[in-house]
This record gives sequence, structure tokens and C-alpha cells, in this order.
Amino acid sequence: MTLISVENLSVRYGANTVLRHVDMVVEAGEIVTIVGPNGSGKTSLLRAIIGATKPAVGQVSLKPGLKIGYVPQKLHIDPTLPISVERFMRLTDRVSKVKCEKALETAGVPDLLKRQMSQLSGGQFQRVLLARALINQPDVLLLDEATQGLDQPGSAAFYHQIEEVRRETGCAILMISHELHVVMSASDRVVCLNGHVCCEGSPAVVASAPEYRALFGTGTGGALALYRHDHDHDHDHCETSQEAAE
Ligand SMILES: Nc1ncnc2c1ncn2[C@@H]1O[C@H](COP(=O)(O)OP(=O)(O)OP(=O)(O)O)[C@@H](O)[C@H]1O
Repeated sequence: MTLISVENLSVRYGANTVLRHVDMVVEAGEIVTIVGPNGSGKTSLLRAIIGATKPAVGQVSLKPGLKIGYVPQKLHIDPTLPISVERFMRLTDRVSKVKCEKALETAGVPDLLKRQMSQLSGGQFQRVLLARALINQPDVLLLDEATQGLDQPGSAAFYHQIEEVRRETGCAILMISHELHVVMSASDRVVCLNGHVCCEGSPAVVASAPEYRALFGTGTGGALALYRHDHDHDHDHCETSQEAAE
């Protein structure tokens, strides 16, 4: 079932066309990652999907009644402001404590309810943002570079958590990331954007596409090789992005 359908989308800011003729769909339950260089229109695409930016041409169709959960890139909270995780989670919606606890558990941080937001590590903070996005049981989660500021193991663990969320809730995930190798192993489909869709497909197909290589090269510190390493061994018990990144 198609949740999000983007057809022939162009986005302009004044005279500047930043996206042209973009077609893309997100199906129920799939993890789709958008990669692309700085300024390639990734955030503009997400903003068009949530209705924050109006298309100049084309359209975005959402499944009727679609519930979207949004995890921002980062959120600044004044460190002198005393606010607990519980209070933060309930700021915008009057949700029950039980629902908060369930969402925190799904986000992989079950014990943080009473902690102060200012005392959380970067990884814990992002998981609380993830939990907040999960509270209303969305059909699709949108993440805009949600691991900025985390180190590589921290990012890998976060994306592993995203896969867990999908497994547990069945929600689809559309995310933007710069960490190509880590994200690739956690994605069903990758869309490579550079003002238009350069190429898309399974991670392996995109990683070897000439358009992708032209943008990112093949020498990304061997990072892609990590994903595309030859499978001469059994991965039956090794399905996490963390392990794939090892
Ligand atoms: N509100 C705006 N007004 C004018 N220009 C904008 C606006 N938002 C973005 N742009 C421009 O549109 C282009 C695409 O920006 P966008 O943020 O979508 O790219 P991005 O791929 O998400 O970039 P990054 O990886 O750096 O976050 C950039 O050239 C940017 O300067």
C-alpha cells in the first residue's frame, strides 16, 4: 500500500529551482533513505511531504488519514530550563504516562521518564525525540539527519533502533542521512538526490550506480566496501547495522 506519493515535484525558492521532476513513493513498512550532497534538496523534499513547502509544480499525495511522526535534526532546549523527559513528551499532546513509557521503550530508552532533558547524552536525547514522534503510533516516521552530532557507533546504534521500531510497529520510515554506509545497511531502498533523483534502488544497486559514484566517488574511506563486502560468510545471525558496520 502506498503511503506517500510524490509526482513530478518541483520546488522553487524565488527564481531558484532546487528540486525538479522528482517522483518517489513510500510504501507501507519500508525503510527509504534519501542521500545527496549538501544543498541537493533533501530537506526541501521532506518539507514538501509534510506540507511546509508548497510545490511549484507537481504534487504530493498522502494516504487519507496518514499519521506522520517527525524526528527533527536537532532541538535546542535551554540547559537551565528544568524539564523532565515525561513533561517534554507531554508538552504538545495530552498523552497518558503509560503511552509515554511505551514509546520510550520502543525507542530503546525505557528508563528515562523521570530524568531531566539537560542530563541526557546525545544518543539518549535523539531517542527521546524518536519516542515523542512514536507516541501517536504513526504510519510513517520522517527523520531529517537525526544522528547529527552522534559519533559513528552512536549513529549505527540509532539506526539499529530504527530497524527495531519498524519491526515492532510496522511503520514505514523515510529518512535523510549523510552517513551513507551506516544507513545503507539499514535501508530497503535508497534515493540519491541532487536537485533531481539521480538514481534509486536497493542499497547495493545505488552504491554501484555511476550517478552515485559520480557524486560520492568510490573512495569514501572504504565505507561502502563495509556494506558491500563479499559475503563469503553466513549473516543469518547478523542482521544489524551495527554488526554490518563492524
Ligand atoms: N527557505 C528557503 N529560502 C530560500 N532558499 C532555500 C530555502 N531553504 C533551502 N533553500 C535552498 O535550497 C537548496 C536546497 O536546500 P535543502 O535544505 O533542501 O538541501 P539539503 O540537501 O537538505 O542540504 P543539507 O544537506 O545541507 O542539509 C539550497 O541551495 C538552499 O540554500
